[in-house]
Amino acid sequence: MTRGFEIVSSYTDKDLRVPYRSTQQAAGYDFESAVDFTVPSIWKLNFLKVLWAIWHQETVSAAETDKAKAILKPFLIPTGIKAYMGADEVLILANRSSNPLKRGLVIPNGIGVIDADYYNNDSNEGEIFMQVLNFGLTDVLIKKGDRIGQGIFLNYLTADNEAQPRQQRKGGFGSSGR
Ligand SMILES: O=c1ccn([C@H]2C[C@H](O)[C@@H](COP(=O)(O)OP(=O)(O)OP(=O)(O)O)O2)c(=O)[nH]1
Ligand SMILES: [Mg+2]
Repeated sequence: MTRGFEIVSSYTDKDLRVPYRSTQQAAGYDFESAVDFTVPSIWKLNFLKVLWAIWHQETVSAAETDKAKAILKPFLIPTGIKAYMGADEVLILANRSSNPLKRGLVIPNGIGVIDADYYNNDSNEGEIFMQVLNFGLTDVLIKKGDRIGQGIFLNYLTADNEAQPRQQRKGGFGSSGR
């Protein structure tokens, strides 16, 4: 067992495809969405109203601001996939270059870093999610099975005399603290 992908247990009967390379020299393993998913466009009326108010230095209600913030928040597309790899390896989750062009979808964190110790963690079994924001004018419907991103396995290096990491990974998305 060197490195590879597995289906997260809650998805075993969902007929998912494990990530695959589409051409002979493709570096990235294409990830599919595990579910039908709508990524709302950020250009919603309440978001625009808040922008307008900020621009005109008008006061905005906290409720209105919260609604706008919810739309600007990245969305997590479930993949139903976990990845195992060597202790000195990492899986980089990158966008497909066609996503911004065709769907207005960007990965706000630039790339996703999937750590080797994320695999089988206690909180979500290591399920990989793709973080997206939709800058397009209209909502984007992702269908189960649509290719949404690509994962690239790499080796990483460590620094001399580093302090030994003390924490065990318990989850993702901020689980290690601030
Ligand atoms: O696009 C992503 C990015 C990360 N992760 C998962 C795998 C990764 O191992 C974990 C933590 O990611 P990262 O270290 O980049 O985020 P953090 O904000 O530092 O969270 P943590 O405190 O859990 O390390 O979240 C994903 O599923 N998709
Ligand atoms: Mg981290």
